Amino acid sequence: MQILTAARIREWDEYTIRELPIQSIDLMERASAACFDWLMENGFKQNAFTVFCGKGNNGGDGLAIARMLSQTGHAVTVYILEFGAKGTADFQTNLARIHQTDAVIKFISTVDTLHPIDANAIVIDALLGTGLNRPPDGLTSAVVQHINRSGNTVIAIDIPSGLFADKSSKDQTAIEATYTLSFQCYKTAFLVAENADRLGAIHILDIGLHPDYLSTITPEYQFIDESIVNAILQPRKKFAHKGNFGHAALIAGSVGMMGAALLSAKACLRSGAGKLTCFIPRIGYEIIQSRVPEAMCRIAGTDHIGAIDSFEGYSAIGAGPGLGREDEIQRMLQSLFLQSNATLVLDADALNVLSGNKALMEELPRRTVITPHVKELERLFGAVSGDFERMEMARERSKELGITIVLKGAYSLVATPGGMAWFNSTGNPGMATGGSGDVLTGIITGLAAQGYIPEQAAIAGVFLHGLAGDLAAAAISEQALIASDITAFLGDAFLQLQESSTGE
Ligand SMILES: NC(=O)C1=CN([C@@H]2O[C@H](COP(=O)(O)OP(=O)(O)OC[C@H]3O[C@@H](n4cnc5c(N)ncnc54)[C@H](OP(=O)(O)O)[C@@H]3O)[C@@H](O)[C@H]2O)[C@@H](O)CC1
Ligand SMILES: Nc1ncnc2c1ncn2[C@@H]1O[C@H](COP(=O)(O)OP(=O)(O)O)[C@@H](O)[C@H]1O
Ligand SMILES: [K+]
Repeated sequence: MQILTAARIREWDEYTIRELPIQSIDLMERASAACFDWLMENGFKQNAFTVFCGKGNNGGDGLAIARMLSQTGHAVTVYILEFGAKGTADFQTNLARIHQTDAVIKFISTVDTLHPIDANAIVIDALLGTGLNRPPDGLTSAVVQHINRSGNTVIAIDIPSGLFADKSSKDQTAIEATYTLSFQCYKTAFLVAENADRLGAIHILDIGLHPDYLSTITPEYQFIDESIVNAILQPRKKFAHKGNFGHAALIAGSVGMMGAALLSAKACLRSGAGKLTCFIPRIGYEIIQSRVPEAMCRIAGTDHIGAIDSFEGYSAIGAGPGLGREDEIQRMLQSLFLQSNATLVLDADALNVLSGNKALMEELPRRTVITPHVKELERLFGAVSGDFERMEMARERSKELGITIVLKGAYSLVATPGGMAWFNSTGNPGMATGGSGDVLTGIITGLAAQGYIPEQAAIAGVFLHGLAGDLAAAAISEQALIASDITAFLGDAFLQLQESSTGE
């Protein structure tokens, strides 16, 4: 599944019209028929409809859908928002066509012409689509609010009217949809928390845009899916031995926070690392030795991690879960950056220590993966005004520092030094529970230890973490899910990936 900007979608539309070839009015008919079919197949066969149309092509879609509904016996009222413009050619064609049906057509030219919406009608929102070029105001904004206040089921065509497809729409009026039926691909606006209340359930409808267009572009954002992860992960060879899968180290835990170390350690081992050494304070020794017998232990410090003599011999080192923020930890991180040539995975307190010492940030080795959640990212790099600016910040800093940044969230974003940004497609709200991030640190460290380069370990890591979380939620519910369940289902996640690659 693609994630494209409004400009790219316009290009794809034009490419299809030119190369397929197809008339633009016929493409609109296809898009509208896909929406009509979805309505008929998803429980709206018996309903009356109120369709709100603008005068762009989104409004043209609305008129064509209204015609199809009217021709199949549905009671249809169409409201056309008058905002001066004459309307696009395809809008005009569809306006002429709908006059041949029984649909009732009304124009909204002032706030006084807004009538209550029939309580039983399904509202189709075709006011504004990806052509939005300014926040809705005046009459447009009043119509949007009128629809939102109605309490009716609202089905947005392509995108809820008033939302920009690829930049922030925070604090502007926009339709709060129950469903969004969008054409062909995801828009970045669908992946940010700030739009969550406006999108409803998203369904992407195939309208047959020309697939060859995709090979002519490098999209700004991509989804991480099974095929991408399968292309990264290598099968184990028959005569492999533990030395082939690297030696991971974890620097984690402090008094009262040994659980974080435990969660990371188990996840690291379950991700396939050949060997694992845990650097832990003395108070955690028995806990790790008895709960993770597969791991070796090195004691550093008493209640929290102190100095570590040598970082030699590890292919990947994860640091941060439950670490604490004492001065010794800052010094330990400094020597880690200077002395180790392993891939580093930094999370939680390792990031908080970095935030408090910007000079240390300059010493970050390029083979580093950092895994901040939104707050940790802002502590590291400064405050932002919203989700889009935050994603841009992750991309910019990744390029600037030459490191991989995993910005954690419902759709975690992996920004890589080459300028690519990947959205994860797995995971669920059941994973919003203490310790999920520690599990992710373990997984990425375990993959990096096996020789996957930082960005591969991060991309495969977030996908496996979310997939294991999805399998756990399916088995025991989102509510009951706790972080250690994610690790417990990692094996099933690997198996599901393998099955998808062999087509079993
Ligand atoms: N993807 C595809 O291949 C296909 C896409 N299709 C459909 O086309 C849609 C895009 O159509 P579109 O480009 O005509 O733009 P659309 O959003 O209808 O109208 C925007 C117009 O309204 C105006 N306007 C802007 N902001 C405003 C505001 N705040 N308040 C008031 N007015 C505002 C602005 O005009 P302006 O006022 O600036 O002159 C602009 O021209 C797309 O979402 C999908 O539904 C399908 O039909 C076929 C296949
Ligand atoms: N609603 C959600 N949908 C999908 N994944 C989620 C959701 N909430 C949290 N997660 C995932 O769970 C992890 C939480 O990490 P973090 O915030 O560091 O938690 P903790 O500090 O408790 O370990 C991240 O990998 C994040 O992507
Ligand atoms: K719309």
